[in-house]
Amino acid sequence: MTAPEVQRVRDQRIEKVVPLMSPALLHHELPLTSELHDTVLAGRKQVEDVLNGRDQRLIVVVGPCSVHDPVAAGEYASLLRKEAERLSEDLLIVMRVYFEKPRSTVGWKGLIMDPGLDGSGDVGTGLQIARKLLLEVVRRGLPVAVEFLDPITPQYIADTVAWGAIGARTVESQVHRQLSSGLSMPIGMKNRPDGSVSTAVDAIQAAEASHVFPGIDYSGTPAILHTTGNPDCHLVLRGGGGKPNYSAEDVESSLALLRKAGLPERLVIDCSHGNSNKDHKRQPIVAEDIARQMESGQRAISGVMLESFLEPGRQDLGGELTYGQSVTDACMGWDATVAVLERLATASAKRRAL
Ligand SMILES: O=C[C@H](O)[C@H](O)COP(=O)(O)O
Ligand SMILES: C=C(OP(=O)(O)O)C(=O)O
Repeated sequence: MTAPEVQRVRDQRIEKVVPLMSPALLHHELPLTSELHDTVLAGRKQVEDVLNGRDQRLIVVVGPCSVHDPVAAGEYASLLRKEAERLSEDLLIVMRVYFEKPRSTVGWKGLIMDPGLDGSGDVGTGLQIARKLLLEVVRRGLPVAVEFLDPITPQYIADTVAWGAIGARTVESQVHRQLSSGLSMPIGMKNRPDGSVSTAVDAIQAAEASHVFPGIDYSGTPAILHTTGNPDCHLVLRGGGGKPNYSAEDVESSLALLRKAGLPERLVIDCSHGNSNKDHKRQPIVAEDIARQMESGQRAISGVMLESFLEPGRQDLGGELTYGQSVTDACMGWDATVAVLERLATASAKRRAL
């Protein structure tokens, strides 16, 4: 094809192409030192041990719906670190450090995609800020949780992560199931936004298998990735279709689906999203129900997810921002979070003693 012809067929809706550093270069700038490497591995091992019943504690994935201000997220991490230590006999606390937001239609897509919070989309800077904060959280000794949304970004940050999620909006996607089959940490598969749990069970089965698919390698070069399959994927109940799904009956029916599929009977329950109708004040009510199920001997509940930040509620981007308050879904404030963590720790201790 001649140059003018190419110009008429190729990239007709690409406005601008901006080079992006390779994962290797970002890792060179912001390395995971051997000490941090050991912390990540220890975190992953503890999560795996809880999921596989070798550790009787409860995993609690807790933190902001999204990170938009690394300073506030760092302050949150230092408070959470103290709680993680204080409650470590009963809870394995993992911090939500979520940089990628899946949107129902449009909206801010998280700090990696848009660190300027203004649609300017400086992904390179977003990845730098994200990796720096992830290393800081690991340095504090907290295992890190993220949602994996974009199939390219894991090469830049996944080495810091102890627990990953595939969200409700992407759990049916083959791309995300393949990605999960090659990720190095346990992955929680959320039920679909319409409430379908069987889709997440299918995702667990798909990610358990090995796959071959195109991606990028550590150097940023396009590559064919051959995965081994991920044996540590599990279900996350987040409610949906206008209904919660955290009750004892919902847990039993979800476990029946896992049993039917020949999968381990274990799950995590998200107190937020469809389970709270996105009302942060409802998260403690959901957590209380889960605590009671645990105290009645329900051992299949391996973990709980909470959306929490320094300040309660949420705010819209655009104006003057309140420090420490979510710009995506409403979060519990810090005091309410501590009360819920204490309640879950009591339930975990009681369940262990049964
Ligand atoms: O967790 C955050 C939100 O629930 C998710 O990103 C979807 O948000 P939206 O429905 O407001 O787009
Ligand atoms: C987007 C999230 O959840 P879900 O996929 O359940 O909506 C989240 O946990 O941030």
